Amino acid sequence: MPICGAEEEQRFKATEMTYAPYLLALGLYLVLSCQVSAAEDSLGSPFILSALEDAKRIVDEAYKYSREESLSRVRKMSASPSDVLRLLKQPARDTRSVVRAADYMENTLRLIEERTHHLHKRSLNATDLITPDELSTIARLTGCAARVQPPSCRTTPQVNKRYPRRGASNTPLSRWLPAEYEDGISQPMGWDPRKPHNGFLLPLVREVSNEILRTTAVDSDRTFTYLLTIFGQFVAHDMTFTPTSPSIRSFSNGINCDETCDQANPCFPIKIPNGDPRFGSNSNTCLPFFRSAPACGTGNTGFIFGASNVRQQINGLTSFLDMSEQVYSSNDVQARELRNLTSDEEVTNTTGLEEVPCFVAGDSRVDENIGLTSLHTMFLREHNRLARALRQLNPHWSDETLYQEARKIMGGFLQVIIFRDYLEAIVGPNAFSRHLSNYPGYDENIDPSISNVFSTAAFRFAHLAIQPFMFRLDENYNEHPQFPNVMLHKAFFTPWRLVFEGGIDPLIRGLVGRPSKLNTQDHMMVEDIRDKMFQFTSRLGLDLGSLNMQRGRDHGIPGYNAWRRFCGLSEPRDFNQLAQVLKNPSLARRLLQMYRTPENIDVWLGGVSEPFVAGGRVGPLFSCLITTQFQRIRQGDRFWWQNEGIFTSRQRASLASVSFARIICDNTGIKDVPSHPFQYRPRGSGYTSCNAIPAFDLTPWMDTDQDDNLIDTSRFQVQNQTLDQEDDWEVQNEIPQGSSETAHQPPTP
Ligand code: HEM
Ligand SMILES: [Ca+2]
Repeated sequence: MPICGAEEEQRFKATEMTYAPYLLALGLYLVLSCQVSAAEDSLGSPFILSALEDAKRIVDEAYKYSREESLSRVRKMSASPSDVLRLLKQPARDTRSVVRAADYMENTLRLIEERTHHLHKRSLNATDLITPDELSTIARLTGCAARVQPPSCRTTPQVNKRYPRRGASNTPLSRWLPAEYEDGISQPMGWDPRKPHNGFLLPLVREVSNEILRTTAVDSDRTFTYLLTIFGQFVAHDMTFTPTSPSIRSFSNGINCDETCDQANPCFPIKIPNGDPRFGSNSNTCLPFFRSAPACGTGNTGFIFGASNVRQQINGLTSFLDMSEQVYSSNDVQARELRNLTSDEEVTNTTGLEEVPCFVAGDSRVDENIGLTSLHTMFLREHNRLARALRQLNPHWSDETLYQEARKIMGGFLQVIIFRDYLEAIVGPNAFSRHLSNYPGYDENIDPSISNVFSTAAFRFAHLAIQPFMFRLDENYNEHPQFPNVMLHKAFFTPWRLVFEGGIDPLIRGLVGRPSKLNTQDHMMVEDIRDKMFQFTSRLGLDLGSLNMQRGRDHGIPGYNAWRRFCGLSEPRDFNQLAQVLKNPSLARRLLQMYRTPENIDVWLGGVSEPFVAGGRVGPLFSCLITTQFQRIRQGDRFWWQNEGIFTSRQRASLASVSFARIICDNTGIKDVPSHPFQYRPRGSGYTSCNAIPAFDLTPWMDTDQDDNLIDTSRFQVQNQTLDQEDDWEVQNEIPQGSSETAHQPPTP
């Protein structure tokens, strides 16, 4: 069917289906691969075509090798932490086609360059040697052209005609400041360890992590619950997903990134400093690191597609707050799968061991930790609850209409909760009241796409608010006697804990009944993620702090002071000024011992080192960057819940009073909750009985046929079909609610 390029349109678009259940299934994990569809008719010269063919073969073989290698390790139960990270950052479906097209393009140009260099015995850029026509042939045959040309929007109304792809999935992350690469085009800062920047060498990221982030003690937040942190992760997963290439080995020399300290794209290993507290003096060790995939046609010398061609990274998600990923998926095929999956489609178990398949949602990271999986499950149930309630109100509605209306309400819920309850606690009341409290209306000139610095640095602030446990509580909000708190490193990718250890209720109680970790300058990142991330066996775990900084360098993100300047903040130049900004001379001294100049401080680290703004949970720099991003995704979203013509005024009034507490009550067996679940209060100070929390008022969605009670959703739909043949009430593979707290023996993870 024709899709208007911008997957963003998924939100209210009907899809062609043989049947269209309006309920969602929490389905089973399926591994699919997509083929890039390249037109095979070409006019290009034989030289270029042969480079293209060879590039495709190299890329396809590398993908195949990587896939077989990964699967075999998973089957042998010997997946390493870096295998897990790679799976987490694997592109799927459409995103995979985009990444593959970019890999084809990059390798074709690399081969042309190598081969012409061989002929001419001097260095030439591939793009200087080929004509614009040949370049467009390559772009077309690799599938890259389709990714940069504007989509043809015949079917979907209301598209931003000027910038139809802005905010859509599988488009590049935007830049608020120009990228800074070591070679000006694509090499990360620190690629050449002997090259000075602003007069000084960059420290190893792991060294910085050891010196600044390391802590064994944890301060707890007195004001905010752990929900603030894990809901933040849930929100992040609606906004940004930066894929790596599926290949685990370098295209140019076949080096396997897992097994080497050598640098060759996409391998950019994290070097371990001498005397590392974990690795000792074995300085030949590295933590594997895979560079994020380049966007089509970027990161090559010369000019392609008429623009300067610095390496950019891809956002696989819609930037809008639309629950696109957590519940629905912004991919057409997957959205359909999520609606159709039944327990018949079980994954084949070839290991002979008892297995619990992973849960699948729109976002591939749903299983990353069991607190997050619980939130996914709860919101998915809310969709189903709404769809059922709407059907009671409007028995004549088709499945399609029920699904679309429930989905639209869910998007409204998310937007209201983020702007009413969440953001102020993060950016502080000052920035919030100045920039985020009043809705200024839709503006098609505002670019709503996610910026690289937001995804790579600013919104990773909450990695320092992660507790070393996932809390699990009983009906009285005491530690669960049967299923006690779990160490975080034993709560990664363990969906079986939800199935066999009491369902989601103990975990949701843990989120609303226990505090977040407080990020303080003395106690920054817990060891579960700084040393043991994704560690399942005795193999060494990963370091999320190092990953964040290495990722920033991989993406060419400018340093700390450049961003302070961007935000109109002071730029500390020396020790005294830095000590003043950080309000902490000891931290300033330790930072400068490594970086020598504040200019070079990795922006994620600089940001999380700042003391909080009043009433917030980030410093001034991240308050500015996070505020700016949320402003843009609200103002540049023509489906924003407050925008005219999206909901009726009665519907808007209903949405404005949505209660997070009530969503918990409606979708779990929990009987009493804090009425403001982000605010930490011990239970002794009085939680509210679910009976006392008003239900969400759905009456404005009653289709009375006589007034303008409802917005006509058909104008958001490509086709309005009557698809009521199948009355699919039962949701498959759901975790039973509340009463499911029965013990089973978990399989060995
Ligand atoms: C147990 C909790 C969490 C774990 C284990 C975790 C782990 C990770 C990992 C492994 C990455 C990819 C690192 C890389 O290679 O670049 C990542 C990225 C990220 N994380 Fe977290 N995270 C957690 C919680 C959070 C929270 C609470 C937030 C925000 C409130 C957050 C925001 C982000 C963002 C924005 C990214 C970049 C996503 C992308 O564009 O791909 N994370 N996280
Ligand atoms: Ca989204």
